[in-house]
Amino acid sequence: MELIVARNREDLVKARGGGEVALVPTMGALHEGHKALIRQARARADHVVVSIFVNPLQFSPNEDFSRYPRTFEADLDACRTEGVDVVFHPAVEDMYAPDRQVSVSAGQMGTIVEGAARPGHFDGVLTVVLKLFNVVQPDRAVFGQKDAQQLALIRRMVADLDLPIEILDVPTVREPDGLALSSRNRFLSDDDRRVALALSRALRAGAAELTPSRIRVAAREVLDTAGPGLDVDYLVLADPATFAEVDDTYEGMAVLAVAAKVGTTRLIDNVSVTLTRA
Ligand SMILES: Nc1ncnc2c1ncn2[C@@H]1O[C@H](COP(=O)(O)OP(=O)(O)OP(=O)(O)O)[C@@H](O)[C@H]1O
Ligand SMILES: CC(C)(CO)[C@@H](O)C(=O)[O-]
Ligand code: BAL
Repeated sequence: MELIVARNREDLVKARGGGEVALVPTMGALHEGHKALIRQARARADHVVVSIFVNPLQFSPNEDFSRYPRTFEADLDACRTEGVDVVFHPAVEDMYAPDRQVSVSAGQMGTIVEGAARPGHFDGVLTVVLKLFNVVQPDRAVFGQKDAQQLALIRRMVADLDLPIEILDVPTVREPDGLALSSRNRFLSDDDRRVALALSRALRAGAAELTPSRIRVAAREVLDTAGPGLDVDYLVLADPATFAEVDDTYEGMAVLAVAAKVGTTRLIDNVSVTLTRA
């Protein structure tokens, strides 16, 4: 089947096809992480729709919206190779009417951790994801664990707004040396890239410990000794469903999440840890 490119909602509705549909929302500049999401989508549905849309609503004015990588032709090749059925690639004006008023609020959970560093970011993410859900009407949608708070908020939105969509998640795909794949990695110089490895190293050091306080100390030590060039935004050990910081009595799965600026590029990463009380 030939890949169909739909540039507005009318084209998308025509192209969507019957059977079960899985949606993979992306901002393009596709890499192996995105391909892992697409493969999961293909395994779980008859038709796969990949959206490629750099969403202005989730960037604040001082962020990197204009320099965000846009590699549409290469993205189409990747989608063809991966057997995607439809690429939805709307223009900003097709997604957002100039007089629009209504949007989704991510609530208190959207204001902590990554949301504290990027005010309004998660409102913008949930608004575009809900719109994509409404246009595509998928049975399932696939997201990466790399954006762990985003994933938790999307699950929250699906529950709170009774959306009839199953959310699937995929583990973070990494370079052999541990760096999580990200579209923004292309902005790292060789020196930046070496410094950036401190993120995954810190998470591994933390995950090797057993208690919340030791996990935080071990991870922080790696970040503190990474040298100049690493500007840590946050390191948190949080409940993966709420992103509230866990205390020493917490048991079960937690997420150790980090965000840092390396040179001019801001990166995030996380790992899961299981906490049991001694
Ligand atoms: N390394 C990865 N492994 C698995 N999934 C990933 C990875 N990187 C991104 N994703 C997922 O791909 C989807 C689209 O993400 P996005 O297009 O923002 O890519 P990205 O590489 O995270 O870009 P950036 O972090 O630079 O914005 C999200 O669900 C995200 O969690
Ligand atoms: C989910 C998403 C495509 C919404 O713009 C974006 O936040 C992303 O790429 O993770
Ligand atoms: N993957 C999250 C998209 C963003 O950084 O805006």
